[in-house]
Amino acid sequence: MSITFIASSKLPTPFGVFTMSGFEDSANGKEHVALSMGDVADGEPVLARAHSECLTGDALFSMRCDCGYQLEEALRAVAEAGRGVVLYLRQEGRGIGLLNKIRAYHLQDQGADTVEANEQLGFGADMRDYSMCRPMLDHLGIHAIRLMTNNPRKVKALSEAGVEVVERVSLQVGRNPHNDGYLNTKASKLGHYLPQSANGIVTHQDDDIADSTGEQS
Ligand SMILES: Nc1nc2c(ncn2[C@@H]2O[C@H](COP(=O)(O)OP(=O)(O)OP(=O)(O)O)[C@@H](O)[C@H]2O)c(=O)[nH]1
Ligand SMILES: [Zn+2]
Repeated sequence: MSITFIASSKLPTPFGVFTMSGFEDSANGKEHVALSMGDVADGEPVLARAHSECLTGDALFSMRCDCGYQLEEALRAVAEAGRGVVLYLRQEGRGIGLLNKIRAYHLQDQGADTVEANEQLGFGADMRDYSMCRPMLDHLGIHAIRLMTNNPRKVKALSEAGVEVVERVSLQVGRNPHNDGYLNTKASKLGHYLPQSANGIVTHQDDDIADSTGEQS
């Protein structure tokens, strides 16, 4: 993995003015972005989100997933704290790409769940790679984070990449009738920490790191 910092600029948003830093992965041409705010290089743990691209949720207002809601909440939380970072990672569709995600959605429209659809297309349930995060954070002077996520695999992947995750901060927003089944599948098949739904999904507890959610059982 070869990540190169390219340029930075201001990015005004409804939540506040972020610094946008652009990075290129020369191995595959992917362009990743970090939106940061405040003094993130002071050595204290930084409120952070590693957000995987979801064109449909992040830009097209899709209610099939929770991505857009999570992105908005993460940016708002960073702005309210006055300090933090959102890494926007270009690994659409859990790494299978936009067009394959649309193929997967087509299968889901016919009854498959999100994991089954990936598998029917010949992909793993989650093809993502988080190795770009460490060099992006290093560039910003960030070495310890409070990670906003419900995904235990993401915590593990970042930790294994050498990022110190001192706390997992729950990011449960945007549940609606269109994504209820999707969120239940994430909890039951992918291990996400999400609350019990009407379908009786059992949530999991992560004992390894501090957890700020409180509501998990
Ligand atoms: N293949 C596939 N990808 C999806 C689907 N729904 C959302 N995605 C992608 O999944 C990624 C987001 O992953 P999620 O599983 O929603 O959440 P997460 O990042 O694992 O966990 P959080 O940090 O809690 O958000 C984005 O890249 C989306 O484009 C789907 O049905 N199939
Ligand atoms: Zn999404």
